[in-house]
Amino acid sequence: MVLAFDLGASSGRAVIGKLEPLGDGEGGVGGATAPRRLTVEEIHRFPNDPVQVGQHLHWDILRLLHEIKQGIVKAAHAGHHAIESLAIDSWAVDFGLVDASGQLLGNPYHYRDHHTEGVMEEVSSLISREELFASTGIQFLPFNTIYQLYALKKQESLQLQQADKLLMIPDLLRYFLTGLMLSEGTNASTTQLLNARTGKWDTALLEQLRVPASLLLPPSAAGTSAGSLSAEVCAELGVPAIPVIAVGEHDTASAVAAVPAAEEHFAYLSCGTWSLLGTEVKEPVLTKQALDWNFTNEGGVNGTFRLLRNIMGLWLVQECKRTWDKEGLGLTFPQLVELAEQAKPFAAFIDPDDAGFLNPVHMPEQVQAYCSRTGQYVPQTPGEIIRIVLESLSLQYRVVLERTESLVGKQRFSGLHMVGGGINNKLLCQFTANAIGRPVWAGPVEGSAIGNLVVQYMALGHISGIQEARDIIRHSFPIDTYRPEDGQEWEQAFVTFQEVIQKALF
Ligand SMILES: C[C@H](O)[C@H](O)[C@@H](O)C(=O)CO
Repeated sequence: MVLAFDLGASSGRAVIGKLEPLGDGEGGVGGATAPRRLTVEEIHRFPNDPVQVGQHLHWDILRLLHEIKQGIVKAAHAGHHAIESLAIDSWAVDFGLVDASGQLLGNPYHYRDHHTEGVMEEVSSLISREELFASTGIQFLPFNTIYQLYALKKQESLQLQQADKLLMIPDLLRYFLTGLMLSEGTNASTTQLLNARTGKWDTALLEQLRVPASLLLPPSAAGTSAGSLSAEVCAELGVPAIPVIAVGEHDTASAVAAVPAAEEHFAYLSCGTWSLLGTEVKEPVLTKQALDWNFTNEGGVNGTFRLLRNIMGLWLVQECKRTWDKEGLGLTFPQLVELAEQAKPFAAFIDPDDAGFLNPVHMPEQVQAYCSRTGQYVPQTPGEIIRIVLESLSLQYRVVLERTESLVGKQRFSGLHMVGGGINNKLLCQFTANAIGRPVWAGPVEGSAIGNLVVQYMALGHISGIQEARDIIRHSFPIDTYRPEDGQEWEQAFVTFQEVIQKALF
């Protein structure tokens, strides 16, 4: 039995995984060993609410540590077998700074905080986008670690001056549990400071930014053993020294590990607060086209690369709901989806990746403003707004899927695997199949947590490799298939969608 902590942008969970032999006659998978399935049990769920301090947005990192400890206690005392190992995965790019005595110097910034505004452009005047992409292969997003660090540099941040080491969120929480500092590679790749070909920090780049390379620990591969719970933590929680593994700690890396693909050439969409759509490749794609389309080559498990693009995702819906809740509307997500289903199709379109949607004050008004400035019908009701968001998201998925295909230059993907909490939104899954004109295979829901679990089992030697892991997942969790409908309407919608985006750009 192993224990996974998956920290998402809105909530965290502790999940216990068990590999069980399958009874006679049950399909299942098993190389040398008897057929098995993976069962999961969520034993602790907790909110992950960022905290506003004055002008700035921070993660409540000590609260997250407290919740992780609650999860360990619950797992240890839940009368299960001994916990063989545990691991943590979380969102990317954010970090904590610790001083030479190992003390955390302050609460990490939230990547949606405004302190990085304008910094990406400033860094591009120092280092060209071409140069930076040729080295790191990472997409240009204003909150990438490189821009957060440069913003601190510009502010002459005391924290940065006193810092001895930079630890990404899972690195930091793992350090609090084990007392051991280790930098995990998949998350390190999201900093836009790591050379994609060598897998080493780009020291020349750090010098240009006047950021000391000594801040960064050499990255370790996903699956590396990372010590065990420290004596202090064991004493505090009354638990044994459970081994800790550095899995694919970037939650998207774990989600991609959990994609139940039977074939080597597959396309995935990890669907949660963010939508991450792409494929898995052996070598980074550092072409001018990949740069122009702002694709990224984030590190994957097993030395692979995740060639993907960030799409704004269900953050758009989450923020509409948060705003309407504040205004007392109190509609649940299922109610919002139902209203969207009843709304008029293709009333208007938005570019979900327009910068205005990253962290607006009032998301519904931001959607209305986009429709108004592009001369389209301006939605009035929550149903109309959410429908426009979901239709536009799924059409953007088509754009990114076709660009992924063109970048890898292999045969057409036969369909799209969707994983993550977003697949609970069945309307979005169906819209996505309609928009791409191919089947969508939706499942598992807990993509990141399950990817975390199987990489632990691979590190423990219980699963022989990623393909066996994916086969076990395919036989252990429900996968719903959505077949494309209304092909002509969606084809026409795709044309209009692209026209709207072009118009908005100029
Ligand atoms: C910034 C986002 O967190 C990141 O790009 C995304 O991949 C992620 O981590 C989603 O949870």
